[in-house]
Formats: sequence, structure tokens, C-alpha cells
Amino acid sequence: MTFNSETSGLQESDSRSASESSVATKEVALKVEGLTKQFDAAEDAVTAVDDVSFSVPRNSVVGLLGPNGAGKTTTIKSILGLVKPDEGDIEINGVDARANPHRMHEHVDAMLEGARNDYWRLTVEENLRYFAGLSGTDPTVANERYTDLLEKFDLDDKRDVVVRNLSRGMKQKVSVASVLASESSIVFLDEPTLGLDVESTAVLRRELTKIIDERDLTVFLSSHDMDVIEAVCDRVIIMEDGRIIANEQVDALLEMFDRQRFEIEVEGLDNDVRSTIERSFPTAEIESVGDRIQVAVSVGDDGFYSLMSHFQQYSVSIVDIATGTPDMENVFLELIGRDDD
Ligand SMILES: Nc1ncnc2c1ncn2[C@@H]1O[C@H](COP(=O)(O)OP(=O)(O)OP(=O)(O)O)[C@@H](O)[C@H]1O
Repeated sequence: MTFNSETSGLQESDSRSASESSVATKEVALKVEGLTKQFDAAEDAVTAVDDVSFSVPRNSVVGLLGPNGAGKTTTIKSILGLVKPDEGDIEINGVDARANPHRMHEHVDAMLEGARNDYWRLTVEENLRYFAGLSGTDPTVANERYTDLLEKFDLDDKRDVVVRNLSRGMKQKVSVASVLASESSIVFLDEPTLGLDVESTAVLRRELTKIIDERDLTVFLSSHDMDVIEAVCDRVIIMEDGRIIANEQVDALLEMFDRQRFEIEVEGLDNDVRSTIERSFPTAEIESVGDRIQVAVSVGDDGFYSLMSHFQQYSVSIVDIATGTPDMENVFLELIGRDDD
């Protein structure tokens, strides 16, 4: 792992044992068991991560989703040894990460808290060359890897620019590229598209997918960007209030909800009726489209009929109904809604 002084805080103890050097769990890249972390606050203690267990198969991409404060960052930092968990076991490529942090760090690299893994006084190329050359990588291989990344991430024309002088979005791109330049087989990315414009996000999504396939990487990423999750991830873990509320294949998650997205254009939806609809369908998106109002919901059959009967009861006329497949964001909102019931 290649944290610089800004991000490091690693424990120094590194007890190696013969039994741990034999990697027993070949198929599992990351295994977390009973992870718990409480922070002491002035009044109450906050349980940021509450008995969380999951595993990430090798060569898969797992997305971690959840609202602000759900415990995503604390989970990732605990795995990386940047936060000391109260309880729990963490294995990375079969290595007990808590007992052997240095050995674990040979397998992983991470981009945390937006673009802080780079050396801001070095140029883009110097950063990528540095990270590609770590761990004694053959110079020809390192050279090929970082040159390829400069091209893939459209960074060629910025190669001689000092990172400090880049825009925030550019820094973010260099940061992701630096992590991918290293030899690590397991990569953690915390909000990789944060601060990127639409075009850069699309480039990152496309190139990340390619690189993951080419290099057989295992990736664990947190994101609020549902398009990234849907495009890149095989599996998604959803956290809320420190707990896992779903851990499913992306496709299965969409199927599990067997819902349709309905976009219904209506007339006669006054403010009182609107409030009633919002109370009964808390995840409905209601917005004005010209002189009409569009009500969008992701619901099953029962939900749809219930909405129709609300419209009928309050004399709201339906102008048009369009249907589609719900995206991850809708599924996520439904899950959170369901959990609050
Ligand atoms: N160092 C800390 N001291 C006290 N409380 C903390 C600390 N770090 C996190 N917390 C609290 O733990 C909970 C989980 O925070 P965490 O940052 O892990 O959530 P998150 O899911 O990553 O949120 P976000 O999407 O906003 O980054 C929150 O209630 C947060 O306020």
C-alpha cells in the first residue's frame, strides 16, 4: 500500500507466522467478520460500524453504498488499519490484516478522501512513475503501466504539470490512476468519481471497467454515484446506521425488488393532494414538467394500484404513463424506505 504521510497512520506491529503465510482462502480476497467500531462523542458514543461481516471474492468488484454517516468510510479505514476497530477479524488474501498490517499492505492500495494519496509537489508523470515502480516492479513493466494510464485517463497533456496546480477533478483522476499504477491486486476506492465532470466520470467508468478486466483486480469501492455502481460492480453491499441491510449481486438486487419505474404525468395535483401523495409514497419524485406535474415512483403492482386509487379519490387526471426499469438509486431509496418502516 502506498499512503504518503498525509494519509498514513498504520500500526507498526507485524508478527509473521508460518501458518499465516500459507494463503488458505484462495478464492476470497477480503473477509470481514464481526467488525465493530464505536467512537466516543461528548454525549453519546456513536456505533459507526455494528457487527459487520462480508467477503469479497477475488477478481470481483464490490460496491459499498449507503447514506451519509452509514459507516462506509469507517469500514474501509478499519480494513486498512487506519482506524482501530473495537472488534472483528479482517483477512486480506488469507493474511490476518490486524495482526500483520505490513504483510497485508503488500496486497492492497487505496484512494481515500479524494485525491490525497498523491505527492502534490511532483508532476503527474512523476507520481504515476513513482507508484508504478514501487515494490521493485520491473522498470519496463512499470513504464508501460504508467504510460498506458496517462493515455487511458486523458492525462497525457498534463503529464508535466505539478499535481498541486491541477483542478480538483484532475487531481481526483491522477489519484485513481496512481492507485491503479501500483502492482496491488486489491484496490480500495472511496468515492472515485467525486468532483469529476460528466465526461471525466464516463472516462473513469469505462477505463476502470477495462483495467479491472485486464489486470484481474479485486476492487472495493464506495460511491454515491449509482451509474458507477451499476456499470462497474458485480455486487453491492448497502449499509445504514452501521449495519449491512443488503448484500446482493447488482442484477439480483434489481430483480429482488421486481418493481417498475412509473413516470406519470398528471393534472389537478394541488399542494394538499401533493402532500398526501408524498406522505403515502415517501420515495415518489414529484416535479413540474411545463404546466403539468410528473410523479415518478418505483413500485410493484400493489403500489401502482394504490397510487392510482389516490389519484382517483382526489380527482387528479392522468395525462400519460411511461414505464421503465428502476435504476440502482431507486432500489436503494426503496431499501432505505423499507428499513425505516
Ligand atoms: N473520528 C470520528 N469521531 C467521532 N465520530 C465519527 C468519527 N468518524 C466517523 N464518525 C461517525 O461515525 C458514523 C459513520 O461515519 P462514516 O464516515 O463511516 O460514514 P460514511 O457512510 O462514510 O458517511 P459519508 O457518506 O458521509 O462519508 C457517523 O455518525 C460519523 O459521524
